[in-house]
Amino acid sequence: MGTSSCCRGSAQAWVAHVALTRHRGDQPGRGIDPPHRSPAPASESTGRSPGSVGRLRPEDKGYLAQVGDLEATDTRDPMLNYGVVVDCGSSGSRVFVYFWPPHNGNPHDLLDIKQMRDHSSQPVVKKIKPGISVVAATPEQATSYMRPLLRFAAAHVPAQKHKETPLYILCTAGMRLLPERQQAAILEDLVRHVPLEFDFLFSETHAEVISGKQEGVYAWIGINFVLGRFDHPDGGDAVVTVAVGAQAEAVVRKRTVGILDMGGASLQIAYEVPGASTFPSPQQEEAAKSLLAEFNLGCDVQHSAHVYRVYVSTFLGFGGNFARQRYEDALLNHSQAQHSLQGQPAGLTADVPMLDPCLPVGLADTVERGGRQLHLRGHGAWQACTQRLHPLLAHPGTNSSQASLAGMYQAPIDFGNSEFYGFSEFFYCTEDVLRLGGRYHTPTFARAAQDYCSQSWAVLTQRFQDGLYSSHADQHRVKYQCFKSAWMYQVLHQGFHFPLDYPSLRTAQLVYDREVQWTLGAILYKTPSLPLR
Ligand SMILES: Nc1nc2c(ncn2[C@@H]2O[C@H](COP(=O)(O)OP(=O)(O)OP(=O)(O)O)[C@@H](O)[C@H]2O)c(=O)[nH]1
Repeated sequence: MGTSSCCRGSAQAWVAHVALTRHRGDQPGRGIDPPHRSPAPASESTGRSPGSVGRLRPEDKGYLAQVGDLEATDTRDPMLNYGVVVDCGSSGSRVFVYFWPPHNGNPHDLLDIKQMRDHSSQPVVKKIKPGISVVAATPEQATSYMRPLLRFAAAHVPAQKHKETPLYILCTAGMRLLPERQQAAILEDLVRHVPLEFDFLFSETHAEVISGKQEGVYAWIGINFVLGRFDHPDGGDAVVTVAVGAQAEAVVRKRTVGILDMGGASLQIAYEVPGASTFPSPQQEEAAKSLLAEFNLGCDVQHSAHVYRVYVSTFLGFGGNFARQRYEDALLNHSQAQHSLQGQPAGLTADVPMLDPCLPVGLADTVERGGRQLHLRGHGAWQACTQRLHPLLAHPGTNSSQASLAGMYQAPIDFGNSEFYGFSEFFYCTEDVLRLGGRYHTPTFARAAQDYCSQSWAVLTQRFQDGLYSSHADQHRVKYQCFKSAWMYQVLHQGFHFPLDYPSLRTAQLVYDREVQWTLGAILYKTPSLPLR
């Protein structure tokens, strides 16, 4: 992050004052051109491969600064601070190591937090599968599960810095789905045993199951920080007029970007709501307020120039893998209902499988739940698949506390003056096999997704074996790509009502060559004053 006139007239740094107000109900590619902080208009760049999507342009003013970003982190520099965040997701856990130089004391400069790079200039990140909920029944193994990630981080952060390096272990939807007793037992094992083996700054409050709302806000802070959207506008920046804060004075500032983040189990959307909203009833107003997070990123609480009001909504059960499970449950129930009516419906034996439009042509799959089996055979019909998924937007499952995407209050989005980034499944679904990561163009995506579904499984397997897909694509991706692309499409257009011709959505994983994950927003939020001590 470069300099910015974020704060004026205060001796404190911007990030020291992140204060997230949690309302009642509380419980980020490869892809983006580098600076100078103004990404090319959406129509300019469409990435086709992880490497090509985030190009450096020497003509950019910030080129040299960005090259610095890609260098190996100088671990001999005693002034650098480090922070470690473990993201425990439903499908796996990953550790990210961040670092930042001391704040220079200039109130106009942002704190410069970056992802650490190793001797080969590779980002310091390690991922393991499956998710931490694998130890739900044996919580005493939680620390063993975590050990490879922590050892990896410990090997990268200079030993003399461990004691002052905060470690956060933050769990998302996979853990949220476990009973509280199991969540507590896992966290307790970590809190008790991690400090015995590792010297990181780590205490009870550093291991938690974060709410979907927090996850959404962290993702929103992370991407807007990387894009420099908290800076004051220069000529040429897209701006919005905002009325927030106690005085509700209108300010003109840089337009922030919204985020769509679909994990394995949950889905988040977050975007700034610049104007005051009106509601038809006090009840609706109350419900809507629980979906608004207001926080001050300014230099002091009196400063309202950097008060942000962000709509953030989370949907447990709407992540790509969980949605597939809910879909399969529906197929099983359907098959059972047919059974009682007809005697021998399709799906009970491998000889007479049930046809699944959401699997590629000819792929045979068997679903097992509670002793019941359902034999499926793909017939790759993308349109039919999207139609089948439509009811899943409304019915989150048997747990009534889970939100339905269909009935949820959604703050208005100005589709004519907004920009969105889609992370995780939004990126993987568009990039891994379709190679359409970057600018999202509905007809191109729909055509490619449809083509993929209608291919025979034998052809897709061959392509996978020939290494034609992204190096990140695994067999699971190849198998469920048809389903996931249809689900992503439905969530975006039917669930969140993005117009089919919306021009300003990008899917991304790296932005300015930084992996943008919600973990970046979390470290920004959680280490407010540490570097200034
Ligand atoms: N291509 C690719 N796929 C990934 C990567 N990381 C995870 N996936 C897959 O994407 C799906 C969603 O994973 P994530 O986005 O990591 O979600 P999660 O954190 O496990 O899920 P939540 O707990 O809901 O947040 C899973 O099926 C993963 O196997 C990655 O780096 N590249």
